[in-house]
Amino acid sequence: MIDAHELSFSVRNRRLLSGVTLGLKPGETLGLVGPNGSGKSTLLRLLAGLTRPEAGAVRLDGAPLASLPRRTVAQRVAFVAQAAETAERLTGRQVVELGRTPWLDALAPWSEADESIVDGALATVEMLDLAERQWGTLSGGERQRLHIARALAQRPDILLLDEPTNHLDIRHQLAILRLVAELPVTSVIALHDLNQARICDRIAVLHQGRLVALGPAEEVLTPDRLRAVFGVAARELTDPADGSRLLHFHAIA
Ligand SMILES: Nc1ncnc2c1ncn2[C@@H]1O[C@H](COP(=O)(O)OP(=O)(O)OP(=O)(O)O)[C@@H](O)[C@H]1O
Repeated sequence: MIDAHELSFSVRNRRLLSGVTLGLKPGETLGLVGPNGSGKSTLLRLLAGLTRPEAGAVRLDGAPLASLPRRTVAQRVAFVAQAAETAERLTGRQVVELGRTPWLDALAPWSEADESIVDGALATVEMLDLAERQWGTLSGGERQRLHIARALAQRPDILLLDEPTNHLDIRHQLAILRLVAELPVTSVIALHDLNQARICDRIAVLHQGRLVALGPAEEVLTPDRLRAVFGVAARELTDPADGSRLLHFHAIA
């Protein structure tokens, strides 16, 4: 399993993350929340092995990520970036096929099994019908769903998603969150919608580059903490239809 041990990271003498220690539980969905600039993307990029920590380590089953072959990491960890760029000349399906790259080599060329994994990933995000379209002709939400399909096609056991509901209409937002929560993989998902984050098994709160809370939503997303971290007043309401809790926010005057 993946864990962060005392991670710190700076850019040009500016500390973006300080001493973050975070262990993931197999199969859990961890929601990563925090104000703009609190370090969510920075932490996800470190967990994905795309940047190296200045101090501390990300470990996969106890081995520092930096000590593992890139291909091994790519077979286990998939990352859906916030504003991922993709070559314009590809079709939607070709973008998803890229997810199979870590599994292919001269001894294991493209096969029907890869084809059916790609079909399955496209079906999961409801993009089979648009799969042959050129990337440049697809909407922001359609591209986002294809990026998620590419990560699924990678068949990782750890899935890292940076605001994956960006660009999605409300139905697809709920569908993607439900999908991630139900996938039999360990996921870390950066989210801005704190009510949507309640679907996660645990919530990690980042504030000014530090991990300030970690636990179930009802313990972590309290009005006092939301005031301290986000600078807003929050009230908890109960949906009379099903008794579920939700947060209602107000600006602090
Ligand atoms: N290469 C860089 N050079 C300088 N500052 C950077 C660099 N990368 C990130 N930062 C800064 O680090 C801080 C943390 O950025 P990060 O993207 O991790 O935050 P975030 O929590 O994901 O924010 P958001 O919610 O806005 O997406 C921000 O203040 C950002 O401006």
